[in-house]
Amino acid sequence: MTAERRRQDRTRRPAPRKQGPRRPPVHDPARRAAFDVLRAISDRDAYANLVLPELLRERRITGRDAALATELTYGTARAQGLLDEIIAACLDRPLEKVDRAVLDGLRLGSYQLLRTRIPHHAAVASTVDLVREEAGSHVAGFANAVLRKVSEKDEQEWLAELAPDPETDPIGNLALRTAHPRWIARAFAESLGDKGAELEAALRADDARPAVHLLARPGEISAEELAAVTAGEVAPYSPYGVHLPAGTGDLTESEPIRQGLATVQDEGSQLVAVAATEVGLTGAGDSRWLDLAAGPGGKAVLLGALAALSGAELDAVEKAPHRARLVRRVTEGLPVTVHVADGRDPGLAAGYDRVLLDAPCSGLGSLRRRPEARWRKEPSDIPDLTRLQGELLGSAIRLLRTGGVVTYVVCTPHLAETEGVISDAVRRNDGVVEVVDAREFFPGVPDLGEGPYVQLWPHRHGTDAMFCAMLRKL
Ligand SMILES: C[S@@+](CC[C@H](N)C(=O)[O-])C[C@H]1O[C@@H](n2cnc3c(N)ncnc32)[C@H](O)[C@@H]1O
Repeated sequence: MTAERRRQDRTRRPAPRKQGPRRPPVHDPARRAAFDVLRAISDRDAYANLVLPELLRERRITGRDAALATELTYGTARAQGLLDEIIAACLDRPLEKVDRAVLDGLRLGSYQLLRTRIPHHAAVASTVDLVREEAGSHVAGFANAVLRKVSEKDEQEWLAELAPDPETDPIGNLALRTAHPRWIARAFAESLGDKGAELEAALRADDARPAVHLLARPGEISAEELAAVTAGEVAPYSPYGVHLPAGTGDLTESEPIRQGLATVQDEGSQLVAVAATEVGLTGAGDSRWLDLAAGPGGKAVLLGALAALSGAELDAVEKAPHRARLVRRVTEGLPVTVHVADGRDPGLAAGYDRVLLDAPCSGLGSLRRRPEARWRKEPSDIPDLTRLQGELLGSAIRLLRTGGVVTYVVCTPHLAETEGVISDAVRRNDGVVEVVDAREFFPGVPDLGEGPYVQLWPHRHGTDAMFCAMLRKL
């Protein structure tokens, strides 16, 4: 499937199945919606957070049904690997041999049995109905039998049976208990330097539904005013942040967002962008700023608004034309010029005072916001990413003036993408750059470790796991 096709698919609602039995009228809109989104995730690499809200709107599913559909979709997608291990233990054939639609039904049913208070008979009967509608009556008996087996034990009993021994394989044990792929749990452990209580806290925080964070656009509205009109709370660290409770629904229609006063943005993203504008420069000049990987524009909005307040101008570079269009749209009215270009050689004149490189990355730090993502990523994704990150960082350094600072940001704690990329760049640019202790530019943020880099964490800071390093050109 081409990237373009995949992109289009992600924005489309799940297509009705062309063959197979006709669907009877929908009696159970919440479960039907959850099932259809799970089908779109497995069949077409769709994103739950794009497909579900659209589908709820189209089918006019609201209130309790919408809440149930959201809980079932996100919960099932997030726990997929754990659910698959349990389902596999109830089968007399390999999991791969189970029809994909039936497997999605089994996942949805198992999630209800193991992680909700829905009565077992309702979870089993409703799932068997969905599987029958989708795949035919011949598989209803099979689905019923598997779900009955799943229901014989609760989650803890299944984990006691299936999880690796915590003494000999602590990472494997925690990975299964918190429904993470082992390689991701290992990446977290290596970054934290811990395989015990802190790793567990990090994985559990990564498995919980996050609060919604808003950015109060500087110069438009204060965080206090935004908190008052949204009934939210002023964020603990970002001067522009507001927190809304986890599970706050679709915000596109909310007044401050419609009026362009606020955008949805994780507090960690706000902190790194603010830090990039605060880090001390040496030598004269602080008016040319560059965002070298800007799409879809979240940080460019904040940088652009702060540039406007301080008399600076921002160039925003983005390789993908459709993402560059998004940057243009969200930064309208700000002193921002958008360039569709490859950041490795964008054709811009060097001499920037500040560069933010928010590099393409594995995104392991924002898995809690994208429920299906953890089961889709592969360790083999990392080498290509670190190569690109290193090349973009080399370009950022070339584009700086002497005394200027590049702020390197990735939304992942994976050491290859964080400290690995930075130490490689420092080695290649020996005598050209010096590392700045980034912690100083995160005032009031606790638990930042020994520096000089900053790694934010959901369990410590309530933010995505953003990494930030700063290099000054000598
Ligand atoms: C992590 S995202 C940036 C997020 C953005 N800063 C924000 O806050 O909304 C990385 C972006 O880099 C873009 N990108 C990938 N390769 C690039 C390249 N060689 N040059 C410029 N941009 C690139 C991707 O299309 C993506 O939009």
